[in-house]
Amino acid sequence: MAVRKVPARGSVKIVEVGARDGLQNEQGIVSTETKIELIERLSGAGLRHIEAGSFVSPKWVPQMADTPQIHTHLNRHPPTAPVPVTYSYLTPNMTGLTSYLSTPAPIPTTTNQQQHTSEIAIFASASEGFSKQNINCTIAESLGRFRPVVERAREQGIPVRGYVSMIIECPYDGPTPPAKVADVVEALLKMGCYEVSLGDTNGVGTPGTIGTLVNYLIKDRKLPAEKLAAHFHDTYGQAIVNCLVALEAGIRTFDSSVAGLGGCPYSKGATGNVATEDLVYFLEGTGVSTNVDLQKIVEIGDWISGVLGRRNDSKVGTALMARRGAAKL
Ligand SMILES: CC(C)(COP(=O)([O-])OP(=O)([O-])OC[C@H]1O[C@@H](n2cnc3c(N)ncnc32)[C@H](O)[C@@H]1OP(=O)([O-])[O-])[C@@H](O)C(=O)NCCC(=O)NCCSC(=O)C[C@@](C)(O)CC(=O)[O-]
Repeated sequence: MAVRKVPARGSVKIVEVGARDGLQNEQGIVSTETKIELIERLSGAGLRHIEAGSFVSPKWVPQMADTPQIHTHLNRHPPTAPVPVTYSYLTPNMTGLTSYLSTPAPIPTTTNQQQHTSEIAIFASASEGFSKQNINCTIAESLGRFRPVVERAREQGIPVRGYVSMIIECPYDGPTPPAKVADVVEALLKMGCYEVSLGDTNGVGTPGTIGTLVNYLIKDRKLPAEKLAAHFHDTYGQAIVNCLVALEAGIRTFDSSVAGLGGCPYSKGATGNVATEDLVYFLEGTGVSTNVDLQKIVEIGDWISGVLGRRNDSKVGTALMARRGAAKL
């Protein structure tokens, strides 16, 4: 049987979103200490890009209300991680950006601490229905709100990432036309986002639909693959194979969530992102280096699932923990 091989060109970037996309959907409030421990353990496992919270309305997403404290803590306590870390925060408007900017600046690092940086992310939708539900405005209005946020951030030298949600299908509007996704991605890149993450928010995409979309974006609309990221939820169990399709199309940035934590408060039934453990196992097994310590991620996934009292949604995490348990018998 012929073995399918993906050429490992360049390095792969993993954006760990468990502390934001993962925890925003938890029913009970997760303590600030737990969130900080999660973030610090993730950086200790080699993850260099960690989404740490959202400067959004606490009335809309109460779970993220302590983001200012988390941002302050991370600025005051640089990680003793093996690599420099970039923390990112969602900021939907100027209120969010002002709050982000009012956090005390990072303190200088000591010799055993890594220099870290932070950045912001704006989040748009390719469907009007989700835009209304998620950020209470139309797509056009959202782009109008993001423009001054990006301008101000860039004036201050803060990189801005973009998201586009509901790239395949929206629970409110039905299938999303690929041209609509391309229009919003283009608008965000033109505005100044250095990268745009493609959100299959409810995880309905398949290799067929994701493949059609990413090829349309890259080949037909000439959007640069190096400025696109894959943000695939695993609701229908398609996330890993969709990551393979994205990798083959030239995308090199993948968002993932330890233990597959998460969902979206405004997309009923959506489960978490592809689990970081599953993504790392898949990439390394495909010959793509991640520089992430799989064993440590598996332990973190097991730990946070226990703390939250939820099922570990990583297949790799569950398998490796079971193997470890069996070895102890
Ligand atoms: C965008 C808004 C604020 C608009 O909400 P709004 O009600 O239209 O906003 P407003 O400007 O009219 O303000 C209403 C109140 O909110 C306050 N407010 C206003 N802005 C902020 C802010 N930044 N931080 C804190 N407070 C804020 C503001 O001060 C005011 O307070 P009040 O006078 O009533 O006391 C709201 O809809 C919101 O916060 N939505 C949260 C959306 C969210 O976090 N969704 C989950 C993340 S997106 C996602 O998961 C998808 C993604 C990214 O993962 C990709 C994928 O999977 O596809």
